[in-house]
Amino acid sequence: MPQSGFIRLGVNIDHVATLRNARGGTHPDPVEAAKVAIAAGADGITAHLREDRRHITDADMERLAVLCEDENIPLNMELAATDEMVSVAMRLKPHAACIVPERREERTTEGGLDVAGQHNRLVPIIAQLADAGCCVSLFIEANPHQIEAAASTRANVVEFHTGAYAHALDDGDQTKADAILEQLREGGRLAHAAGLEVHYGHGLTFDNVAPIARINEAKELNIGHFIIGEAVFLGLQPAIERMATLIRDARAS
Ligand SMILES: CC(=O)[C@@H](O)[C@H](O)COP(=O)(O)O
Ligand SMILES: NCC(=O)COP(=O)(O)O
Repeated sequence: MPQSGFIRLGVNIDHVATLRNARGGTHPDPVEAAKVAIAAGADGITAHLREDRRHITDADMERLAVLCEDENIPLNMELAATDEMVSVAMRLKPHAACIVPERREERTTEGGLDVAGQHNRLVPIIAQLADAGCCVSLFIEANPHQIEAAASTRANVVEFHTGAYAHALDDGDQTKADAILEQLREGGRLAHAAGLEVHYGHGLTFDNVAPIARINEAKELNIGHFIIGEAVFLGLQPAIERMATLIRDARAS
């Protein structure tokens, strides 16, 4: 059955900064990439200011905040729940603040935030960001305990980590991918029923995005690494346009 409702594409430009930082200097500039993404029809820009600044820097985040304000497009700032990161978010006041788990030695964001286990620590941070006017999002696994814990905070959104689904498909394990997809669907239903807006992201590609885009409760997908990689072959604007078309077509099918 075709899914009703528009679904937003947030383009994560972190890995433009990874490429820039490989040589130092200013090229390629993630803020220029954000401008191309906006021109290509991105519905939002996502950027993760990591504690180790391995890709996006404080100066990038400041310039992205100015650009998104000028272009009237939502900026989704991903951040660890640390005093330092919260103070950056409080100063820049992005449209959305997405709290993610971070381990310094990890290659990428390997799992969801443990909202249930860190509830007492996270509640005041979420409240602080919400009081500053940010739409607060929690990047979690599609696990009923985590959803219940997220719903008992002032968070507005949960973004479900789709990395395990993407990895299962990469490994050719369709049975495992189907099982994880079902958890992601059930998570969407539970979170929506609990009053949370539902987003998905991590590891999404041209080949694996359609089943996620078809999830009825999905309101936004955040996609970065694959789009930036594919931009090497197609160009950034065509890569974003193709992803947007695949999402729209999946939604309509
Ligand atoms: C939370 C998340 O999934 C994003 O942060 C994204 O993956 C880009 O950042 P990293 O690749 O540094 O994790
Ligand atoms: N929150 C997920 C995100 O912003 C992009 O993740 P990825 O596509 O870079 O894996």
